Amino acid sequence: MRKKIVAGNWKMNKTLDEAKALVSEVINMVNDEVTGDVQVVLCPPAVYLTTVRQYLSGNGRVSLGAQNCHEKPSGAYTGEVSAPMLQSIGVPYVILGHSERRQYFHETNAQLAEKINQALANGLTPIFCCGESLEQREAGIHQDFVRQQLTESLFHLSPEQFAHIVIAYEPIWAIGTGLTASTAQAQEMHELLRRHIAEKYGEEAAQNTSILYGGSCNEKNAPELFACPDVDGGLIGGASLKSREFTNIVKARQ
Ligand SMILES: O=C(CO)COP(=O)(O)O
Repeated sequence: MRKKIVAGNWKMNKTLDEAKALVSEVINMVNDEVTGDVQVVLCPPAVYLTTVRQYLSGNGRVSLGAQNCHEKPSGAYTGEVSAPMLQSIGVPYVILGHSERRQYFHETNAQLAEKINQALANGLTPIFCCGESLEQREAGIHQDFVRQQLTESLFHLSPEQFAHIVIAYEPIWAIGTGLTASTAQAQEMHELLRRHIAEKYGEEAAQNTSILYGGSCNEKNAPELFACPDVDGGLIGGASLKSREFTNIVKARQ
């Protein structure tokens, strides 16, 4: 079933004390101020997942996500975190294919297909990121590029598996730049993504897939972005590091 989701991707930010302060502030504000049926997902650095989980325990509205997992279940991969590890500490969501992982760690669509399989096999809900660069948009190939990301990383899944996927459209040129996609640009791409899903898995599956927008989303632009019919929520970077602003974004989606 299509859910409203606002996820905060903390990326590589916060010390332990800062992380504790942020999660407790977000929980208090969300509990006090959010009444709608939006699912909040906090995605702290892996080293804080267990601590943040303790703060969230028993809170149905605020859930937990990792920022990545390895495509293998275990082995000699120094520094990596596996999907079974995430499952074993009670993490329900995992961001996969973020453009920063693709850029700095050279993750490919084929590798991401394996990560998706690994996440699903361990009961995790992937938040699969896609999105084009400015050069690709200016060259007019952004739609083909994003379709290829879906095709090569997700469309091998069975309909039953695909039902567990959340998608985040994050145009690279909008991430951390202060340049947000216009509502027209966001809606166009979200509608396109839903059409691709419909072609592959049918209209019902497309209507049931949550598609989030990410890229310089903040408390000012969130209301208009979330008003787009095919935008189901947001994947928030910088603005998720500030409890007041993040909660305001959540309230814009409830
Ligand atoms: O990359 C993002 C979320 O995953 C978006 O980052 P910003 O909100 O900082 O642009």
